[in-house]
Amino acid sequence: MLMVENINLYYGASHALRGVSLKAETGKVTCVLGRNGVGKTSLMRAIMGLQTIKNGVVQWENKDITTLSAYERARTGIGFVPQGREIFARLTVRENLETGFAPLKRADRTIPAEIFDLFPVLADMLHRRGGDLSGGQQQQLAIARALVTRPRLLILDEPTEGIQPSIIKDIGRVIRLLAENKIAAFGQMAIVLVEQYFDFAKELADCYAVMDRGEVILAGDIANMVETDVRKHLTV
Ligand SMILES: Nc1ncnc2c1ncn2[C@@H]1O[C@H](COP(=O)(O)OP(=O)(O)OP(=O)(O)O)[C@@H](O)[C@H]1O
Repeated sequence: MLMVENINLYYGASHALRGVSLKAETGKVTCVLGRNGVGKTSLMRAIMGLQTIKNGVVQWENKDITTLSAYERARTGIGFVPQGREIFARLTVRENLETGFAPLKRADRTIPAEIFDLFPVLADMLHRRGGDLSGGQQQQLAIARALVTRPRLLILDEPTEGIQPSIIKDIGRVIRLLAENKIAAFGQMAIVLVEQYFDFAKELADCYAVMDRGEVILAGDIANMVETDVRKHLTV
């Protein structure tokens, strides 16, 4: 279980996260919703250790990881799919996947074959450069690269942004398969998914948290969610 407790984050004088708490359980998809600029990416980067927080606690599998570097957090089993994908344009698809080896022990440095079952297009394009892939293919590569690290917590920051509907569907299917522990190469995972699109989130998520102006203002199980309340905080 991931437990974020009472995080505050500043960019200079700007208070971007205001006492934010979030829980994400193993075997479940927890969706973080909210408009542009409310702090979703800041929260994900704070969880991953890519952004310094002023105070608060990040706890993962009952350990306080607040002071660990991003690299050390990756070694505790946290995989990150950043907003904008951050694919290395000049490296091949295989080389991009191999960048996921960094936090692994030498013996574990293999690309699980199941990755190509989940994303067959990556097998076809293994020797092509990352920069030659379409946006949707790059997104699949970014997810695959995070999976190479065999995460037990997978954080995805807006994986559907700017992607065509057929690939959005594929990505949704993969997220569900991972959450339900249906892929042999990977164990049970907790998944945190940042989304702006309510319908995609609703279909996939078990739990949700809605952010507005640096705060989590609604959270709970999807089953008990009041859709109109949530939508109020998403429409511009
Ligand atoms: N590096 C930074 N320096 C200064 N301000 C920043 C920085 N990164 C983000 N911000 C500001 O912090 C606030 C939260 O941004 P953040 O990117 O976390 O929001 P978001 O909900 O992820 O938005 P989006 O959906 O556009 O990614 C915004 O007002 C943004 O302008």
